[in-house]
Amino acid sequence: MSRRTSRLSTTATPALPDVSSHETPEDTMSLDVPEQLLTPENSRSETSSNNENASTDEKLAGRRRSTRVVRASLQATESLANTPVKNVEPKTASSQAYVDSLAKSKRSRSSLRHSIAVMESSLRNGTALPDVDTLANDQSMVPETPISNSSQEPVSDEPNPPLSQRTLRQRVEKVLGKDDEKETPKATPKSASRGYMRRSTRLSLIEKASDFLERSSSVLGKRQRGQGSDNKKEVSRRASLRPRTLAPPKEETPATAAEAPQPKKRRVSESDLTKLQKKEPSPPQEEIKPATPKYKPKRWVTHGLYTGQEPSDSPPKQRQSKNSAKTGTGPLNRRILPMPMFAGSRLVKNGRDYRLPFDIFSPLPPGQPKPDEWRKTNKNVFVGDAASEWRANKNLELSTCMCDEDTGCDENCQNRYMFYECDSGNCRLGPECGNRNFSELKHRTKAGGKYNIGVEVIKTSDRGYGVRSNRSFEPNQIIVEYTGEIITQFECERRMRAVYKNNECYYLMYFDQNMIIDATRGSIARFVNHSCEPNCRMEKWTVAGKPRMALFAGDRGVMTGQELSYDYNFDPYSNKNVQECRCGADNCRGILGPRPKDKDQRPKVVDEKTKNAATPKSAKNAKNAKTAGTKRKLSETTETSSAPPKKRKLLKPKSIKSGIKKVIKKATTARGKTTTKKSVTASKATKSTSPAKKKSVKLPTVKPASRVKATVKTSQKKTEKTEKATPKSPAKSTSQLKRPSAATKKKILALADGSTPQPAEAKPKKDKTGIKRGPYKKTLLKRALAAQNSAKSPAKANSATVKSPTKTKSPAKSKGLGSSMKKAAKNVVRTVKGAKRSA
Ligand SMILES: C[S@@+](CC[C@H](N)C(=O)[O-])C[C@H]1O[C@@H](n2cnc3c(N)ncnc32)[C@H](O)[C@@H]1O
Repeated sequence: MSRRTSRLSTTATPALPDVSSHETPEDTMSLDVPEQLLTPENSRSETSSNNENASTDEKLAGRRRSTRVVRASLQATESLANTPVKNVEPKTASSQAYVDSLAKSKRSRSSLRHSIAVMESSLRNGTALPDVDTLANDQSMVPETPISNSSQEPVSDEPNPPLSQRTLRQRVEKVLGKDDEKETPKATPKSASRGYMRRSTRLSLIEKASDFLERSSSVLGKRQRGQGSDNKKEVSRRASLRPRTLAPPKEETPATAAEAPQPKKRRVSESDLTKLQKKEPSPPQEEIKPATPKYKPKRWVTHGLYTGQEPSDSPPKQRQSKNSAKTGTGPLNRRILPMPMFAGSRLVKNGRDYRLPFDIFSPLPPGQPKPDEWRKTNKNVFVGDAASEWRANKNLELSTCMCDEDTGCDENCQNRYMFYECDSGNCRLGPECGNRNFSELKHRTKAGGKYNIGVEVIKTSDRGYGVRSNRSFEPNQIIVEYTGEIITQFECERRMRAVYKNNECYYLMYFDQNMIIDATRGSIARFVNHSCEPNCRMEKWTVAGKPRMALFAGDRGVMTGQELSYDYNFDPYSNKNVQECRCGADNCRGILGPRPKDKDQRPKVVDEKTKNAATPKSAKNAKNAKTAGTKRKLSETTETSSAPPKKRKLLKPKSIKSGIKKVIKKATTARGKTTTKKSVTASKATKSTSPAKKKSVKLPTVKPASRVKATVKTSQKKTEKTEKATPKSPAKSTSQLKRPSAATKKKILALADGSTPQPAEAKPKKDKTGIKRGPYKKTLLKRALAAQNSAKSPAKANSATVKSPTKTKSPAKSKGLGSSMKKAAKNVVRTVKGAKRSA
């Protein structure tokens, strides 16, 4: 785009004789009117102007006016304003005439404006003004706006006023302004009346236009209309009517810009502003703009003083959903704002224990050694024949819980009791179910992170590696699953012989159906050490029909940072394999497992086990004991022999006592009762002796049953034999009960009298348990029974075939039995005596 200079020459105009007479050609005023550069904005202004011309909207017509203001102001210069008006006047005069002619040609206001534009261009270019007819023809080019249509009115044909020192535009505006003058008292009556009519019409047009303009959003338009409608002076000041000469050039050279006074700022409409902003992405604004501070996204700490110990006044509940909501697993569960300040008073009053987070109070020392030969797997993997064997022997165990939503699957849940995990298949409860430990563990593991996983390996000072908690665990909450390779016993033995023969630690645990979990390649649970006072327990559960083992928190729960432990409870089988226990508990047994051949310690251990077995919870422990013991047993026994470990029977001393008591009680109460009842009692008594076998106590047996050797010996082999024999005894003892012979009867009577001493009475021997064993074959019970029989029905008693014991002794002398036994025997004797007397 080139800058064009329009030269306004006043020399060669024939219609300006005065000017030529006054001024020489040298004096010719030549003004370099720098035209506006055709910037995109300007070009748009042109375009929009054209468009506006094409538009039929009155608003646009009004806006067009403002566009033209721009154009006019851009085309003027200050120098032009300073030019003596006289010089221009001749030309202006001709223009004036032209204007008048135009006015006469009854053109509308818009056509007049068009004509002005044409004149202006002709002035600039120095060309002759077109004829009015030509202009009239040009009018065809002017779009018919409402204004132009409504302006087709006769124009005043008043004589040309004398030329004044006004610009062409001012002159034109004067013509227009005259139209605006509604009430001009100076007007002649005729012209006034005409003008009034005309003016009034035009005025209405202008008013209409101004109304439209008032509605327009342009600030400039509003201002102008507001002023223009008031009086003529104001109208003359309107920007649209300002002489172009006064309008500053839009673009100037830097020098000109510096010298020239600050051009009056153009009023800019909002739309223009947005355009400008789009065009010029003002860099200084960006510089000034203060840098917005970048806030780091808030990160919630997942562990702290009270991690996993959300405050609650309610007692701990079994329901998993409630517990999990209470304990929370991090920031996600914190849906409410923290408690208000005064809520702390409750804490002060009630107090609450806490522990420092594990990584603060007990951080792992730097350079913590890591277990080398640990291949990790978090799933059970069947190896070799294990899978097929397991499938073949698989029992389809089905269990459906009957819990309802109110209770959830709490500790009374049938599935829970049987160590069956609830799922959608066997439990109709959804999230309310509290018996989905393994599924909870799965979610935790999936979430990841130290807190969710909850455990980590540590190196202990004297027990190799161990495991500690990274968080607190609720009582009975699942902690970690014990996983590894599931192998058959055969495979286990092979490994023990070939692979692990030099190992110090074995990670073998009895699992299910004679399968073994070998956690040499397994989960972190394999590092959990033994303790005689453990805080966890190992449990076997059936999950979706498959057995799985996991470590659960004990009844006291687990605090953050504690080392996890459970009772291995194994039987070493051999003294060689006994390991020293370094658990440090007050009640430490001293070895890993029960002390062998320790009379004081052993029953104690047995007592603990049986005590635990009495309650459902301890039933779990009993189960643990089995699994844990098997694990240890495997690891220990296979060191010495490759033979499969033998199952050790747990002895139940409690049952012995109760069995004896039962018998005695029945025997005592049997006084005066029928024979049938007695015989039943006898049979029961015989039966009841079977549990006592486990106590390694030889209990008296009824002769008919004596065919069956119901003796219990301390050695395991004999116990097994007895086990085989025992089932037959009760049936036989009842059905083959014979009546005592006459001789026996005699002896019993004599015994009852206490007169006849028993011949060749041998001294009772003490057995290993310390109980004196009588050399008799017939027990006290049998004798008592026989005595009772004879007392009740002597005839029958006589015919009874109760075999007399080869070696008998007075019941009173049988010191080895308990006092209750003695009493019972005495009672029996008394009964017999009484019966005899009455007879
Ligand atoms: C299954 S591993 C336990 C992890 C083992 N500490 C490690 O470093 O891999 C069992 C072995 O740990 C040791 N152990 C576990 N508990 C123990 C305790 N209370 N006292 C002494 N040694 C123990 C014994 O050597 C035992 O054979």
